[in-house]
Amino acid sequence: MTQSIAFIGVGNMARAIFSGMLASGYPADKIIGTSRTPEKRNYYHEQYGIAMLADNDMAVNQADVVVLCVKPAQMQAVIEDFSAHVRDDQLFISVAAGVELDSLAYWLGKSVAIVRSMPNTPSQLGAGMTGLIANEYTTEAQKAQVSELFSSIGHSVWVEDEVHMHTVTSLSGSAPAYFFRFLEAMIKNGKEQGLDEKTSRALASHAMLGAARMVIELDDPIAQLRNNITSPKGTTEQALLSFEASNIDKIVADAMTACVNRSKEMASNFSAKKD
Ligand SMILES: NC(=O)C1=CN([C@@H]2O[C@H](COP(=O)(O)OP(=O)(O)OC[C@H]3O[C@@H](n4cnc5c(N)ncnc54)[C@H](O)[C@@H]3O)[C@@H](O)[C@H]2O)C=CC1
Ligand SMILES: O=C(O)[C@@H]1CCC=N1
Repeated sequence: MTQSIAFIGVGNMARAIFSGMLASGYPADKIIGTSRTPEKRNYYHEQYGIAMLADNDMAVNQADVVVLCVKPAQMQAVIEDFSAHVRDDQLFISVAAGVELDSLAYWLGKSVAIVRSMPNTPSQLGAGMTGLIANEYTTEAQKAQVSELFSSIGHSVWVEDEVHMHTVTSLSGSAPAYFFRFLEAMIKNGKEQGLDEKTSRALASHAMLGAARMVIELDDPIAQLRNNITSPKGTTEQALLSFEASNIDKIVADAMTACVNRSKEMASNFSAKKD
């Protein structure tokens, strides 16, 4: 039987996940969302046909699977508010950056199955990539159920050690924003060179999509795919030399390290162990 799934805190990430699920055929009458704002409840109900409740307790009561989608700083208060209603047979999935399994378990206050996930917003198009790790109470059947849920909105990988969730965040959860930023810079330059925004956007974004598809669908090493474009004394070579002169590896490494460091800082700030 199709399980009832409650999304606690419907915002960008919850919407990305349930809209991807709906597009892949998950029944709307098995999805519940919560929001404290009446306008948002009306909007999501009308737009997506899912039940929208103000009350997290009520949503948790009705759900087999509870997806925790509030901001990391809100997670403790939100969980503790509904924790009296948690049942042993429920499965909890958190999407929050930097909130560890132990903290979630402590706030939930029961020996329940918990999966920590790090999805990304392309999930709304079925093109997501999600990193996953489960606690000791999660059965293989529940893990399979979680894999199935995330495969309905893209791809997923299980990691062995929770420490890798920081890296997953920097490689995947946050990464669409890096590529958006790169595209913004390309489009800005296309416009400075005289092309209109729409044409610049189409050219740059299709180049990005095509390049990503080549990496995913072909076995060739990425350096070879790059070399195939780079004619000696040609145009691409000049662009790449310019990237090297700006030390592109360091620019990217610094950004990813900053992301990982923030994820670690959040894990320590939001840890239940400090209580
Ligand atoms: N946006 C992204 O690309 C990604 C976000 N995440 C994680 O997803 C979580 C949510 O992020 P976003 O969706 O971007 O934030 P958001 O601010 O868009 O959504 C959070 C929602 O929770 C609601 N909320 C807060 N307290 C509530 C309560 N007591 N009851 C019901 N609803 C409540 C807020 O009104 C808001 O709509 C965060 O923990 C973040 O780390 C993870 C991966 C990617
Ligand atoms: O920026 C953030 O904290 C969240 C987690 C990954 C993407 N957005």
